[in-house]
Amino acid sequence: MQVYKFGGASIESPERMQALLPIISDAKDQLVVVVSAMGKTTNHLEQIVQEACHGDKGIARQLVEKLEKEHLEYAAKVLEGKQFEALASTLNEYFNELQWAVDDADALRFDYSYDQIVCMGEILSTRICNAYLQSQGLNFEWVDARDVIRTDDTYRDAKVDWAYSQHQANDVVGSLLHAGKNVIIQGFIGSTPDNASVTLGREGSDYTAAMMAAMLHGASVTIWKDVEGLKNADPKIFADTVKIEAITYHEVIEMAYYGAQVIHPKTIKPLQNNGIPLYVKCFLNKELKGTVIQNEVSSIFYPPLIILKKNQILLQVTTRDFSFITEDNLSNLYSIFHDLKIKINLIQNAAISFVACIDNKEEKVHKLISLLEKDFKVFSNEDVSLLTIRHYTPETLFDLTKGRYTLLEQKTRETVQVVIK
Ligand SMILES: Nc1ncnc2c1ncn2[C@@H]1O[C@H](COP(=O)(O)OP(=O)(O)O)[C@@H](O)[C@H]1O
Ligand SMILES: N[C@@H](CC(=O)OP(=O)(O)O)C(=O)O
Repeated sequence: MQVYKFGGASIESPERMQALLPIISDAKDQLVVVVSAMGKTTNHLEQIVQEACHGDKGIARQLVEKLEKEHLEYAAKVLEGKQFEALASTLNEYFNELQWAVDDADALRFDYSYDQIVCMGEILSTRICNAYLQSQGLNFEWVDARDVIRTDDTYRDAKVDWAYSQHQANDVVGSLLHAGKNVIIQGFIGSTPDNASVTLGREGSDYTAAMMAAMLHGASVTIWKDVEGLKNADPKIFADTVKIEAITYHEVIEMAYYGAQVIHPKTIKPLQNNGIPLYVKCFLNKELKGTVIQNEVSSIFYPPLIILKKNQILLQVTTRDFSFITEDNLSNLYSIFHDLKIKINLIQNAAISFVACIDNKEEKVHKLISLLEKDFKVFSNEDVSLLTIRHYTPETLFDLTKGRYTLLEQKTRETVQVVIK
């Protein structure tokens, strides 16, 4: 069995979904196909959550109607007649559920409400994709990921109960594979022991693909993208990027952790732990060779790998009483970040101050600063970016920071990180 993962871009239009047919039908093995929401649907659902919780429920309901119209128009382009009618009636039930989730949404339990609404993007896209593949004579069965991926109730960033999910994967998906079927399942979503829907964190469908392969002993995972493979930098931001033929899990987990928005950071561990290769290939031209990510690669010469993480904030935290930033203060500081679930992207400490670069998520940063200010003086620098270069050369560092103001720089033998404005 192989796992194929199709992201939002690969199904953003009916034409794109239809163009996946040869990719899927030419697969050599049985498939578990993991699919994300269509195009920018997740962002649209996020707007609905905002309106439902903090704005106007009437507007939220209108946005749901707009989304329903768009999904039905999409479905009408890939299916016709009775097949379309059957699908339209299934979609209609989900849109009713979505309207109930909007009615039920509440600012006091925002994260819970978010997940009940946002999970629908993947349910809808997989229903359409499954109906389309079946209409083309492919032997596919639709599975609800909420019957497979069991998590805790950390809404919007749910932690997977691996043992339970493994059991469910074998029971639900494994038995279908055993019966000779291919399976289509949603990325990014799961459910709690109380059967509430959860999401695994934005862009989490790659992680679902890795889990499916690990739990079902897949031979490989292929993530189909709009790029020819993994490149040394985001081609949408940097000119003259180069494609990488083969790269280790270690390099990619570092790239993803530093913020490369091409593979979700949680994807690598289940694959590395089970020795499952990850391919990044182009859905626009399946003949292109793409990139393989695995334990070892024959040529270990990498170009500089460049990752630019925008919308960062640099916080300088200083003790009020001139006490050193040693064990007690560090432990206090780390526990504040831990309690708010804030990941620090870069850290540096001096005698009486501690500097941290974090994602500038307004609500969390606000809470963080007010907690820190109880014991420390806090100075912040907004609108900064974190540039990471692995396998850097002095020339690349110079070129990429030319004309920018550097607020902080850290170097190891392999990696340089700079906070720039
Ligand atoms: N190092 C990189 N190599 C290739 N693509 C990258 C890299 N970093 C960022 N990207 C971006 O990732 C995009 C594809 O990912 P994404 O849009 O998230 O796809 P999907 O949502 O369909 O999975 C590319 O168009 C490219 O701009
Ligand atoms: N639809 C979700 C999950 C996901 O992984 O999407 P994509 O594969 O399009 O990045 C999101 O946009 O966050």
